[in-house]
Order: sequence, then C-alpha cells, then structure tokens
Amino acid sequence: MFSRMPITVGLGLIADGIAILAYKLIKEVGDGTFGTVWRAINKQSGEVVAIKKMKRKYYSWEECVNLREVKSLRRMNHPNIVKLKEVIRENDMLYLVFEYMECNLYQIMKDKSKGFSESEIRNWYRAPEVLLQSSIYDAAVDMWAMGAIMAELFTLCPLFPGSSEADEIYKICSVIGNPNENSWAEGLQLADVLKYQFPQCSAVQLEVLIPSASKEAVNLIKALCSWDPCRRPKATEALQHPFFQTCLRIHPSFHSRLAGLSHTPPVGNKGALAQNGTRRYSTGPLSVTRSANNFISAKANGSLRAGVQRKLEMNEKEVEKNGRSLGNNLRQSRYKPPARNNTGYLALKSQKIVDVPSKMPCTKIADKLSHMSLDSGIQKAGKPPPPHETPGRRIVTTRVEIALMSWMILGKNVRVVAGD
Ligand SMILES: Nc1ncnc2c1ncn2[C@@H]1O[C@H](COP(=O)(O)OP(=O)(O)OP(=O)(O)O)[C@@H](O)[C@H]1O
Repeated sequence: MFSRMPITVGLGLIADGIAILAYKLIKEVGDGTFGTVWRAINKQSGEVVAIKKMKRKYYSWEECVNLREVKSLRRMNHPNIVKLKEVIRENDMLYLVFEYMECNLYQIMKDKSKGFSESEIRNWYRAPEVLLQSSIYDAAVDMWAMGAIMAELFTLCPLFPGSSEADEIYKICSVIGNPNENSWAEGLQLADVLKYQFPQCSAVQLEVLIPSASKEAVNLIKALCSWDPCRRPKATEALQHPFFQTCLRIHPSFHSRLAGLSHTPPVGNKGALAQNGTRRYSTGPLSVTRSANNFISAKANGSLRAGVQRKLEMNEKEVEKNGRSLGNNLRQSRYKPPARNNTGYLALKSQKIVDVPSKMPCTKIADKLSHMSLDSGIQKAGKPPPPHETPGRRIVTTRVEIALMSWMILGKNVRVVAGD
C-alpha cells in the first residue's frame, strides 16, 4: 500500500510503511498543472520540506519512476538544483518530497520598487516564455528568453508583453523589427507555411527602451533576442560577452568544466543533449574579452551557424497537456505569482505565461514603444492574423536543460520542474 522509491542521488531510501504520515502538512504553497505543493515538516527530524501531491493516480511504481520529473531529478545532484528527497506512493497517490525553497524571483521583483542593478541581473533570472512557431528548436530558445528576461530585470516590465501568440509576435516585431531574408530566412519560410504575415515594423532602439542598461547589456540583449536562433549566443558564449566580464565570479571547478564543454556535457544525459544536438563550437576561456560589437558580428558570421537543430518530439499526451496549459496560459498574460520570500529559489518554467503585476511601471515603456512604433511604421490595420496554432510543438527545451543552462550561467538555485 505504501512504498518509497530509492533516490539514487540524495537520500537512498527504500521502505514500505506509512511514509506520508512521517510528515505533517503545514500549508499549501502552490498549485501546478500536475500537483499541489505543500509546505510540510518531517515529524522526526523537524526538517521543512515541500511535498508535491500529484493530482492523478499512479497504479504502479513503473509509472512513477517513468515520470520525467522523477527520472530527471534522480540524476541531479547539484547544490543549485532542488533536491528530490523522496518519492512516496500511497493508495495510488503519488507524493514527491522536495527540499523546501523559500523564495522565488517573482516575489523579489514584486517587492522591488525599481529595476535590478546590473550586478544583480548578472546573478538573478526567471524562466521565460518563448514563442517560436517551429517544430525544430533547441536550447537557443532559452537564450532568447534570457535576453527578454535581462531586459525585464532592468525595467521590471516584459520586453515583449504579448497577450496572445499573435500579439507576442507583433510585440517582438515592434521591438526588434520584422524578420527578413537576411535576418531569418527560415522564419519567413516557416511563416509562409503557416500562411502568416509578419507585421512590417522597424526595430526600435533598445538603448532607448532600456535606458538603465549599459551598452554591453543592450548589446547582449540584442544578440540574445536575434530572430535567427543560429545567431543567438549559446550560454557559454554569452558568458564571454563583455557584459559578464565585470565581477564574474565562477567557481574554479566550473572553469574546468567550461574548458571541457565541447567534449563533456555539464551533467547527465540531458546536458549531453543540450550540448550535442545543437550548434556547437568551442568555447574559449572566460578571460577572453571581446568588444560588444565584435560579439554580435561574430555570431552573425556564417561560420557560427553550422549545426543541426534538435527536434523535440512530444508524445500525444504531452501535446495534449501542453496544449491545455498553453490554452490556459494564453488567457493570462505574464507572471504567475507563486508566493514566497527570501533568496535562492528560482522556478524555471519554459511553458508558463504569467500575470502582469499591476505594480510594475510598464506604462513608461509602453508609451515609449507606442511612440516609437508609430514612427517606425508599424502597420496599423489591426492585429496580424494568428499563426497556426500548434501549441504542443512550441514547448521549448526541457526544464532539465534550462536548469543546466541556468546553472552554467548563474550558479544559482534552480528548481527543475517537469510535470510529466
Ligand atoms: N521545492 C519547492 N519549494 C517551495 N515551493 C515549491 C517547491 N516546488 C514547488 N513549489 C511551489 O508550488 C508551485 C507549484 O509547483 P509545481 O511543481 O506543482 O508546478 P509548476 O511547475 O509551478 O507548474 P506546472 O506544473 O503547471 O508547470 C510552484 O509554483 C511553487 O510556488
């Protein structure tokens, strides 16, 4: 009736017994697509944990251990990735016991009255939404997201605050200009297939949109938010950007990992995927300093474009699930508020669009943007037609990869959240 699964990383616990009763549930702290999360206390040790009670029933252990969340987290053993401490199945209900994370980035942002400083931005980071309509994509989608998040951390306002998929593309075009043969030929082909027409917009000056950002920061955001995924820097390349050359603190062990990245994945199979399936070229030592402009032109160079994109295939269930969550998401705008305080917790989710906190001073940017957009000649004939809706295909790289990437970049706590 009760059983516990051995967690090879972390606690090696196998036991049958009244496992869940070993915990006292204190309070519900969150609700996800697949489970409800409770703050709980281990009655024996007094340790505070987070228990995720899965919403559906699990009739066998096999089902439980095959969950991607469980499989991935069992392999993870890193101080910056939340630990799955225990898995308990009781009366066909599944409970995942995690270390408890006190804080999330949303709360921190909400509590701040002005943007983060650059040094803070170098260190803090929230999982993004990436709205790409391609069936083949890779970790570059996360780099796009990183650019958007960077901008948002400066302004406390989404860079591309789309209220729907079509609106999102419209907003992107409004900021970085519509793509053309030169900037993203594949994108045009893709749009063609979808019978979608990009709105015709000129790029606005990011320096004006994000006045508090340094030249280097703006340059990096531009590079990250390139239409063409091949032109976006990879995580390791981003680390070489001048923006990160100031007060970049990297653990010595990370240097050696980084040096060996072209041969050795950061950790686990997913890490290998993230590195292998994508455009790969060797990363120099972190001390390499380039000018911000050289950085962008280097990425634009054709020699960096070689590579294959990994097709992330999703099974029917995933498509259905993601479609459902996307449907819900599209009814919202941005920022979903999970609420906790303190530092050190980072919920990285690639599939979530969340609500705009009303407190955020977005009007300024919106104003600027609307003026600039008008001057830049955005077509005013209403919203562009929505691109073909294939939500299941839009889900970006796996959360494990995101966590790995974030770990590489930030060395900060990352919660890997994988619902199925
Ligand atoms: N280890 C944890 N410590 C503290 N709070 C947590 C922890 N894990 C999850 N939570 C809280 O519970 C919420 C729900 O988490 P859960 O993993 O079930 O779903 P999610 O990943 O946020 O959403 P979805 O599954 O829909 O993508 C989180 O947003 C967070 O607020």
